[in-house]
Formats: sequence, structure tokens, C-alpha cells
Amino acid sequence: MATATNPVVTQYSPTTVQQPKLTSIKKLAESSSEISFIPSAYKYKSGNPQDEAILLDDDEEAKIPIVDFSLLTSGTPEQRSKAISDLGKACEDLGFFMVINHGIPEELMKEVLDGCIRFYDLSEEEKHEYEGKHVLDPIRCGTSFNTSVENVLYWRDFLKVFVYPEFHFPNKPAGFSELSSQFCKKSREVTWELLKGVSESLGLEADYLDKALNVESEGLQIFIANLYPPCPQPELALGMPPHSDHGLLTLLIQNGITGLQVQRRNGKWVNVNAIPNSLLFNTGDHLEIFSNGKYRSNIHRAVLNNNATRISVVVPIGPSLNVVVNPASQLVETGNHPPAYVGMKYKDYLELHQSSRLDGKSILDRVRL
Ligand SMILES: O=C(O)CCC(=O)C(=O)O
Ligand SMILES: [Fe+2]
Repeated sequence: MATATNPVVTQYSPTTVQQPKLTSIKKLAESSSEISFIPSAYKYKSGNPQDEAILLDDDEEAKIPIVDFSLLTSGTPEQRSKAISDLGKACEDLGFFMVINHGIPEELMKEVLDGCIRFYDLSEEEKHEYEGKHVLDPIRCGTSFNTSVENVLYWRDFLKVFVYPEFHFPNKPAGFSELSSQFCKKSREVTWELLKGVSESLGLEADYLDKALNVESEGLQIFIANLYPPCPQPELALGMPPHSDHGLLTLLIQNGITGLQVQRRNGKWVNVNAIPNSLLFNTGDHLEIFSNGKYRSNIHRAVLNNNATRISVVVPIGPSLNVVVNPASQLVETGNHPPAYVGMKYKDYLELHQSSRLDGKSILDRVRL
């Protein structure tokens, strides 16, 4: 714990990570469960409660929007229009919403989260097999975000797998691949349906976005399992720093332990207290580009606690890797809204995003005109 005699570190910015190459925070957390300090390479925050309090929006009224999926798929025309307009508003305001009545069985979500725990319980040698050499390798396991470029480390282990258009997956532990395949298929169907609603909410045909970006035929879907072990000084470290995601929409489920915070447009952070069994969604950079800035990508981060392991399963869906993404031509045609982003192939954007330091919207800023 930081004490009154410890100077409060307000800006910690070492130029390099001064730690031996580390492949797993789980191993470090378990082997040093007696320690009460984190290694200095993990210090991200000042630890000053006032700094955090200023930035936290604890207004109970500051609710997270809810989208009732069943109204999109089987509501009356009026109910569907209302759900589409709620969805559009959520994308425009916070860039984050919860989806209820989505039809993905609770048991399947639970089994996938359990599968993640079983994956992380494999030996370090077994996990090492999936380490991945390149940021676009279809199976990649690691720690922090990208230790080769970071100047601060994050208290997080990850497994990232490309699951669509081709399904890749680790073959251990038993059954994890099959469960995840079922979950990814159902997540895809829900996300595709939401993207139809998003397209309509922009005043476009329901399938306009899909056709422009080849989402359903070959849009990239990634399965990410994040593990955040208990951290002895959660006030100093982060599981993931503030960032936006690269795709169109990202789905997230978690093991009942909170830790996700989303940023309001006024800069304040909101703790996400998810409705049990709901799906959480945030808007990504490619929705911002496609909508020509109307639906800005949401900035979010993962905070830590000192007593429970948190697991999140994050499933972004994006355009086809081969599509050059530009703002939708119908949204810029009138001349009143000139394109605000330069076109870039999704594959190149993804590579840039994954090989850079995770830092707010710094990658999106590179394609902003
Ligand atoms: O675990 C979380 O709550 C956030 C994870 C996240 O933002 C990501 O994997 O991109
Ligand atoms: Fe994210």
C-alpha cells in the first residue's frame, strides 16, 4: 500500500520496461501471492484517490443504455423502429450498450468462461505453444498488450484467436474449442443483426454496411479471453489502459466480477455493472470511420481488484481484412459531410493497432483527415 510517507507518483513514464521477459501475469501473481507491492513496471496510476474520484462518474442516474434484441428480430414494426432508434442513440452518445433477450444460452456463456479458466490453468509450457510470433497470427497467447513496445505493463494475460471467416482454436483443454465455436457462431449472429439495425439507424438500407464491408461473407471475428488475477495494489496498476477497439462492434461477457469502465464523452469514467446474462457491446474504430464520425468509437479500460480473478471474453467483429474502409459513400455524397477519414485496408489498420502501444484513439487519429 502507498503510505503517507511515500511520495505519490503522479506521472510514471519509464522509457523501457525494466523487467525480464514475462509470459504470464498469472504465474507472477501466484508465485508472489505474499507480496504487497507490484513490480514498478506495472505502475500506471498515481494511486491518489482524489485523482480517481475526480474522473469517476458515480451518478446513479448515469445509466448504460439497454437494447432489447428480441424487439429487433421479432417485435412489431413500431417496436423494431424504436429499438433501432435506441441502438443508434446508444452508438452516438456513449458508444456502449447492454443487450438483453439475445437468445445465447446462459449455460453456454458460463461454459465458455469456465473453458477460459481451464485454458489458463494449463502449464506455462503448454500455453507457450500458442505464444504467436506475429500480431496477425491466428492464435496468440501473451501478457499485457504488446510487451515489445510498452513502457508500462498491464496486469492481464490474453488469448486471441481468429475464429471467422476461418475457425482457428487451441486444441487444449478438452472441449474448449467446441464450446467456443458454438458461442462464436451465436455471437456472430447477434452482432450481424445489430449491425443491420446500426445501418438502418444511419438512414441506410439494413444490409448496406454488410455489403460495403463484406462483414457476413468474410468479416474478421476474433475471440479474446482476458485474465486479470488479483492485484496487490489495484489502485496503481491497470488491466488494460484506456483504448478504443479496432473493429465495428465488440461483444463482451465476464465472470460476474466487475472491472470494465467506459468513458463518457465528457471524459468521466463509468463503472459497468452488467445486468446478469446480458451482452455488453461497444462501438469500434471502423464504425466511427464507416459512419464518418457519427458513431465515435468508445474508450474503455479494465481496472483491477485485490481479491478475485476476473475473466472477460471479448469478441470483436470487423470488416473483411481485404476491404479498404472509407466513410459510407451515401453518408458523404451530399457534400455537406466530406469524408473525415482516409481509407485504409482493415488488415493494415489491424496490424498497426496490434503492433503499437495501446493509447486511447492514437491509431484512429492517424487516419483522421
Ligand atoms: O476486460 C475488459 O473489461 C476489457 C477488455 C478489452 O477492452 C479488450 O480486450 O479490448
Ligand atoms: Fe477493448
